[in-house]
Amino acid sequence: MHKLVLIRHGESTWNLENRFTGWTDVELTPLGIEQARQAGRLLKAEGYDFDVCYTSVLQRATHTLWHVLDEMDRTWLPVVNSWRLNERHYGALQGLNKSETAKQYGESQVQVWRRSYDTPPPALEATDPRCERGDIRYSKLAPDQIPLTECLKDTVARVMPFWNDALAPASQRGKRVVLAAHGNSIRALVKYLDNISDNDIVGLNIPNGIPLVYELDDELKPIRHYYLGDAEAAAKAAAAVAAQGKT
Ligand SMILES: O=C(O)[C@@H](CO)OP(=O)(O)O
Repeated sequence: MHKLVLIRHGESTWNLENRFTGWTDVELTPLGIEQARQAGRLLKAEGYDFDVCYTSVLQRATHTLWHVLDEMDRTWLPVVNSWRLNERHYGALQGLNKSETAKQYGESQVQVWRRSYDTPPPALEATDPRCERGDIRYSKLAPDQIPLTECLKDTVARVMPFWNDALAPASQRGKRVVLAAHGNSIRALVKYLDNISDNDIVGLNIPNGIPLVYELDDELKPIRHYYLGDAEAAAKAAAAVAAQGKT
């Protein structure tokens, strides 16, 4: 049996301000740091340990991983950063307040932009100062690999090569894997792992900073999954994420 631990980053400054974030590289808040440290304490107390760690190239996820590892006395573990684990790109919505956007366009439109499987938000212009194409961390990518917007289907398409090339082989070799990423890149992985339909994935929300444990069989098929710690608190936190697009 293999165990895979997925952690969405702790609260970010734009989570606190209820802004669409996507590839914008915002920091953790003090609460976000505490959530990450609490996740590390919980993992340690429950006897978890890891061999290899994966995260995105965005600091809210990277710092979450660092705080987790610091609490576990494991800051020396190898860490692989990949843009493929970045948050879903939110296009021209990046930076806008979610509830103001719902007031302007309606809650159902915002729900489509936030959660539909195959309808992306309006795209950024490549000339928009928010566009990440000039960012040095993506300099090895072809311009069209750097999205101007993404629906979850697009995120699945860029996360899956990372599952196939890195995460799955590491797990299969018996490595204990922890991954710190983002609400929608984790939704993409969970959709694949649990074979969730395009319709049902709309209802799945991932809370900040709570370790989500997948137990996998030898073929890496899920046996079961659960949030570590207080299950009711995790469900409440997921419901609060769902409600962020209300007016
Ligand atoms: O803004 C974002 O990038 C994501 C995660 O914070 O938000 P949502 O839950 O609306 O997809």
